[in-house]
Amino acid sequence: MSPTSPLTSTPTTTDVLVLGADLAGAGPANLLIRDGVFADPADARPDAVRVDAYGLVALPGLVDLHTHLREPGREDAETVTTGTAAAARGGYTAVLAMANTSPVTDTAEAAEHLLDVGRATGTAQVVPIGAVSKGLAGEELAELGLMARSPAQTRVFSDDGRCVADARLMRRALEYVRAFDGVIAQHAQDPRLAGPDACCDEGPVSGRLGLPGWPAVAEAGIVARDVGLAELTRSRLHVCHVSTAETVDVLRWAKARGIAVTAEVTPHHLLLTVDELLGYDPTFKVNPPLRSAEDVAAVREALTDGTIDVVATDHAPHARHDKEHAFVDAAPGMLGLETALAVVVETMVRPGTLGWREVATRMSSVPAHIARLGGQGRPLAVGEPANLTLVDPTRRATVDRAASVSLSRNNPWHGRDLPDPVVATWWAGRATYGR
Ligand SMILES: NC(=O)N[C@@H](CC(=O)O)C(=O)O
Ligand SMILES: [Zn+2]
Ligand SMILES: [Zn+2]
Repeated sequence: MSPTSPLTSTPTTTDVLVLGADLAGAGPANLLIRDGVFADPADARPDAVRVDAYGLVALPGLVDLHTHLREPGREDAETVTTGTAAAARGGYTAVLAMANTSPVTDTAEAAEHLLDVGRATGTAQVVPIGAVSKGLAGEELAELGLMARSPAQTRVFSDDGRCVADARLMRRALEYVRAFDGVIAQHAQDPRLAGPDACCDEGPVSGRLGLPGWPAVAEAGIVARDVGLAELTRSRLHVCHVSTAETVDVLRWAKARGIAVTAEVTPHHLLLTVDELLGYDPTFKVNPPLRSAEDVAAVREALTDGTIDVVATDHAPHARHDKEHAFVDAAPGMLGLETALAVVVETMVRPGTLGWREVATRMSSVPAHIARLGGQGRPLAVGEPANLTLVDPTRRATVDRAASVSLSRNNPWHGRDLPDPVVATWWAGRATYGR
């Protein structure tokens, strides 16, 4: 950053004038950050801190629909402080925090508590996701209405980590959240077809490695059922971490029918395949598992044509002692916040499949809209909250897991040459990351 690093030298009351950045593919312009919002650059005071952004791209602050923060309960793996630092490092200004903490976010008090911790210690907006069922047990609905009416204003509900397997409970959850325009985010995994041991895409590799198989139909079957329930209830369904070509086919059919379904893909499912498992390294154990090259091609195509709406990280930090086991016994999940944009640039932008405007929609405005989150994912325009990510489209680096600001080290990109796009992040006008 030149001439001055805004992170180290700028009190929030000072004007920051960002010069010459390409506004999400719309061409170069100046941006003025004042009092937390964008103001007219022509009004910049002479003492404004000037940031030379010629050659850089300006994106609206990224919004992650799917983050695991591990606070409360597993602060040895991640905290709100470290998880939101990773978010800011990755260009994010908001994260939706999954409910599978300890205790589970299944009450209004728990959601409000997390909201308060986020406000006190976060360097990005922390938006609590509410559990669908009490204790994620899949039996009784959690306090959906109370969470929605609480200061957390919960709109996204998920038992992520577990599937809402009971069709009747899923139907009731969809019916319930319709009243306040909520959405049920489903972790699609039929537990009768892919149980707790399932850890490898079911196919030639699972047979060769002797690992319990996780068949594609265990995902696509639940999604087929759930889009039917969304149609029946005229309510909103969101499908977490789509990993298979079969699921893409179901989503395409459901969208053509006008069903209110949205879907996400993770960076790892956009780039990595089941072949990563050949070394039995538990870093590559994740749920749903890494799939075939054909599945990777299908989810990329679906993200391009809008069948998959957004990229979400499923940032899932795990302490070393939960990962350092035989593959079948290790905890599933991998880090994602710091490297998500890098992987999207590598897989979608560099090949020319997505432009910066589409990156802004798929990683900022659409996720904010799915979560009904005001003040995030907004255009880079005068009067809007100054949520901004500056991106260098050409820079590359070798990922080093030791350099992460996350508390955990389960980084599947360690040692890999990838784009290193994020230069600086501002959340509501406050510099939250800069290099
Ligand atoms: N993705 C994972 O492998 N793990 C997630 C849970 C989940 O997203 O299902 C976690 O909480 O660790
Ligand atoms: Zn999940
Ligand atoms: Zn998850």
